[in-house]
Amino acid sequence: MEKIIVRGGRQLNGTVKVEGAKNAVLPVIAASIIASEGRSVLHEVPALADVETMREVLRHMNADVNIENNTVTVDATNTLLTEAPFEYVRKMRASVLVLGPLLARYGHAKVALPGGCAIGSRPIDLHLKGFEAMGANVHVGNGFVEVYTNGRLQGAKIYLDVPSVGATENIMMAAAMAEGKTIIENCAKEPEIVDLANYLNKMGAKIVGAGTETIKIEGVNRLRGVEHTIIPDRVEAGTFMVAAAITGGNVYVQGAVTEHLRSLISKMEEMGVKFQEEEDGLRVLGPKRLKATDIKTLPHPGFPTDMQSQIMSLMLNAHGTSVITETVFENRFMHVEEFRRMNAKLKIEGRSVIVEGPCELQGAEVAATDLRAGAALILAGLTAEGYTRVTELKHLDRGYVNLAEKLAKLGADIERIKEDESITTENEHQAFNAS
Ligand SMILES: CC(=O)N[C@H]1[C@@H](OP(=O)(O)OP(=O)(O)OC[C@H]2O[C@@H](n3ccc(=O)[nH]c3=O)[C@H](O)[C@@H]2O)O[C@H](CO)[C@@H](O)[C@@H]1O
Ligand SMILES: C=C(OP(=O)(O)O)C(=O)O
Repeated sequence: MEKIIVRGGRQLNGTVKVEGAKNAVLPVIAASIIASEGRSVLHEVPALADVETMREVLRHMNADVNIENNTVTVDATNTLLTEAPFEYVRKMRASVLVLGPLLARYGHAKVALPGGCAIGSRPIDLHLKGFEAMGANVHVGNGFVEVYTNGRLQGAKIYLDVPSVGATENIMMAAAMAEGKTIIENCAKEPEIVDLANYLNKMGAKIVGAGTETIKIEGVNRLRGVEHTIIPDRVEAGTFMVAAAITGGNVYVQGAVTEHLRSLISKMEEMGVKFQEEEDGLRVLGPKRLKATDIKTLPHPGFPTDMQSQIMSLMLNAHGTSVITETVFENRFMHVEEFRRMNAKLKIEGRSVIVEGPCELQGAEVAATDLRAGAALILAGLTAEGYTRVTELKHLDRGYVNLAEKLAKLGADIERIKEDESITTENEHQAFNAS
């Protein structure tokens, strides 16, 4: 088992470059299987475990997927299998995003039901409601969901009860080749939705309104593979922004897109952090003294739930009482217990966490309960006294490429080791002292 060991107290300085967005690349790779002609060449693809899982899903279905450095080539011109088994969906819920493309191209898709995960129950009822509105039959049984249609999907007007990112993506992909016009109301407005729509439009789709609350799609007969560059990862960028702020550092986050990060920037400004927009990124200047603030997570352009645990690390270091309320997922506070192991003063009240800062954080052995929790524990470790050892790195690797190495380059005292390389804290001391 691997773990990341961080010793707090170092200020971060320098430049870090943001990778392509996980939450953009997964739907884009899934969408690439709609193309019955031509290959898709995708650039700025991050080397994440989730990308590898998506490749396995596509390969299982008989598509050719080639990864070279940060470029992924997908050739889906073979006849594809229309099933994704549990072994993939279990590893990564985003596997359900093949439902829309398969339904569009073959009129059939069968995918294992994803079930809940560490952050909530995460049903896919809205995805299925959308497919049904387009004339598909939905059958759920034996741990699978099967969607099929006799003939072509029909364009429809679909209202989403909540602006689900995945449902918007799945319905948009299915509607791209439906007969007639589909209108998705109260849809998600995340930048990753816009990236997917741009990719589909390059493939020949006719989609307008992505990034607003109503998307209109005029179905076309076929889509072809094209070249596309994935947008920068706003959550990875946000994680480095917090790393700079928490250590009172000066970090240039190259590739950070201000437009995608407005809510985070504005909340961090309230906490005393300064930002300078530069040519192709954002400079973050951490203050001497962080101030407490209140935050509520919301769908975009509100404060992103995927930054909730990282901003909680910042609150732990801020002066005063902060309240953070999670409204997107019902159970995304697993990291609170881990923070407590680090001497954090936190109280859960319903869907809110009350943080009494600044906390005198102490290094401890803590587990990454989900990928963002993993990042948040590392961030807290940057200011804790002594050594913080973060385990369960498989979660972290789903969404971050070389996080420890990148933080080390910025000056953090951090390394990733195999368990047997360091068994006791004493060994860790020696390892650090020798370096
Ligand atoms: C791969 C990817 O892009 N993952 C992101 C995506 O997940 P994902 O697409 O799964 O998240 P959704 O936007 O669908 O979920 C938002 C809320 O809607 C609920 N819901 C969703 C679908 C549905 O059919 N029924 C339903 O009730 C969910 O339980 C949740 O409470 O958006 C989330 C919210 O920004 C992010 O945290 C994830 O990082
Ligand atoms: C919750 C996340 O991802 P996923 O939807 O892939 O689980 C995330 O990226 O924080």
